Amino acid sequence: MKDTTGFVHAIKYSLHICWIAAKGYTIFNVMIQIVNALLPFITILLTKKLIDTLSLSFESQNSNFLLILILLGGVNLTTAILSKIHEYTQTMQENLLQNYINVELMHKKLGMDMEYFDSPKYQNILHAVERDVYALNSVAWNVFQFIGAWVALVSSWVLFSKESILFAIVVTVTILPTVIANQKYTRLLYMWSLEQTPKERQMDYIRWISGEKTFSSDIRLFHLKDLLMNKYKTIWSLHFNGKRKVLKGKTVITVFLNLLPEFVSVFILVSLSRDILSGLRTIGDYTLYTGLLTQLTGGLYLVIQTGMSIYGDKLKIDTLQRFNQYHNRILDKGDKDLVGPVSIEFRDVSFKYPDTDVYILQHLNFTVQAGEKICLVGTNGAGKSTIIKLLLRFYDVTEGYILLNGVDVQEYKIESLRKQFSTLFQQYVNYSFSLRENVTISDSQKTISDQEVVNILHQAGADHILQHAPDGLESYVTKFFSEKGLELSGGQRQKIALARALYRSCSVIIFDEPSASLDPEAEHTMFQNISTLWSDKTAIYTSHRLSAVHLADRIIFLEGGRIIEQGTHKELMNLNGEYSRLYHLQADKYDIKSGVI
Ligand SMILES: Nc1ncnc2c1ncn2[C@@H]1O[C@H](COP(=O)(O)OP(=O)(O)OP(=O)(O)O)[C@@H](O)[C@H]1O
Repeated sequence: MKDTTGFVHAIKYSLHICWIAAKGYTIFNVMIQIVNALLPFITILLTKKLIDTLSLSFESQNSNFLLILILLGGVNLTTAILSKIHEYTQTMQENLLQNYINVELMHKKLGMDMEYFDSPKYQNILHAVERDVYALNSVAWNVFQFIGAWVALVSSWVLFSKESILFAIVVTVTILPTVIANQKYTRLLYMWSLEQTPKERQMDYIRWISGEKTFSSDIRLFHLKDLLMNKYKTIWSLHFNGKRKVLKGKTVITVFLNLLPEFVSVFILVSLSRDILSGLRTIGDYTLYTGLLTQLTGGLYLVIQTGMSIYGDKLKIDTLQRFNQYHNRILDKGDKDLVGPVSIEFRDVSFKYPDTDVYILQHLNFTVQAGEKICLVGTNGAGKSTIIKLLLRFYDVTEGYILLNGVDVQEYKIESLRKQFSTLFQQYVNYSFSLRENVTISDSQKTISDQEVVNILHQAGADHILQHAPDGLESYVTKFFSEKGLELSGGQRQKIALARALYRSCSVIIFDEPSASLDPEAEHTMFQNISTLWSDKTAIYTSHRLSAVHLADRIIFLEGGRIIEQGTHKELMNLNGEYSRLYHLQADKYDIKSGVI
């Protein structure tokens, strides 16, 4: 019963999607399907009439003979024309539906909370959905076929049962075990394929890194080719053997079960031949009877086949609906608009990542005045980037509050909140778009002149990139789409990402390790810009290069998710604590290298 409800629900759902995606083609396809199902019966009836007419003596034949021939020709012509039109409408419908599904999935993926990127469970279900989403398309197509198959089945059943109700029941009953076996194996196969999703993702991953530039150097240097190939082959063998086992079982059972209706058909034909020999039936009856029998068994098989395909699709649609139930936790809770300038306060903030037990940040208390520049310093994993993610509401705090201009961060509309921030992330990216788009993408509502984009590139120390760009601002970044695309060094890529962050109109700038790939001159310029060009903006940056850190108004030193020191550079040096120890550690190295000591 639960399955039947789910079955109907899946059909309704897919038809609903078809309707939204391709209304006209959907109606047309259903109509063609119904007409196509009825045409074979007209052919059978006309053939019977034709044979019966031919059996009469020449004199008894009348003008009906010609009419039947014309009608038969008409039916054949209609079938041929409809099949071609159907090919076209079906392809159009499939394209529209596929596009609709792709756009919907992209929309969902682009808006999901950051936490889902770290959830293998979510990634598995996403993989299964992307693999099986065509079910939405095929279920619609199968439903049309299913409707046609039922029309054909009911008509042939009614006509056949007029000849022999007993045989009609026997033929129908002998097919029932096939239905049960098919349903069992369709479910088994799908459940098996769901279990295989992590293996499929591992194979996808290996295939992906094999062609990915980022991994190419490691793969060649460490000779990872054989290792990757073997890893892939091992996973594939496990996958293949599992599938073979399930399919083997299905084949053995269904071959055996399919014999039953065949025996019944042979028995019916023998009994029919006997009736003709004893003169109880005509040759025309024989044609009608065998035609109807073929239609009946064909109709039964088509109903089972399409029914099972819909059942398989239903299981896939269930997964899609489970995927649709993944909802964001980071939601607009208030409707306030954040306007600059912006001050920040962390009030007793503690945080652990979703579905983990370890507190990454513990009882953080600090403030940043509007326009102030502070630097977060600390060992690897101390929690600096996590603070940035909380500020941008990529995650919500577990305990405590983050206040912006004295108001809880959750009171602001997310869009309005993020609008006030521009961030250069530690894992900065470049897009395989034009140089102009790589800069201006951070603030698409702004319209500025080419010269202003050039100025931004200058501020980011990226003028030389533009000077060597063959198509100026229109040059593609990376060679992914264009032979003339710019292949940039690590530092150059970081400068493009920096220009993007600078382009955005905002009140707070956040730079997470902004100088990681920059040369000393570019680093110097950037830190100078922070205190001069952006003097009115609140700034938070993190850096492991302590030589640049002293430019900040205040330094917050973190260790293990706790603030252990905070103050100006001078205050922390006088404190002679951890900051001072690390500062000396780095400074001493510079002295040794420069030969000062
Ligand atoms: N998505 C995540 N899920 C679970 N734990 C995470 C996640 N991201 C980071 N962590 C953990 O949080 C801790 C703090 O990471 P974070 O990136 O904030 O450190 P950091 O101070 O910026 O380090 P670094 O100086 O190396 O950049 C680390 O132990 C890290 O393993």
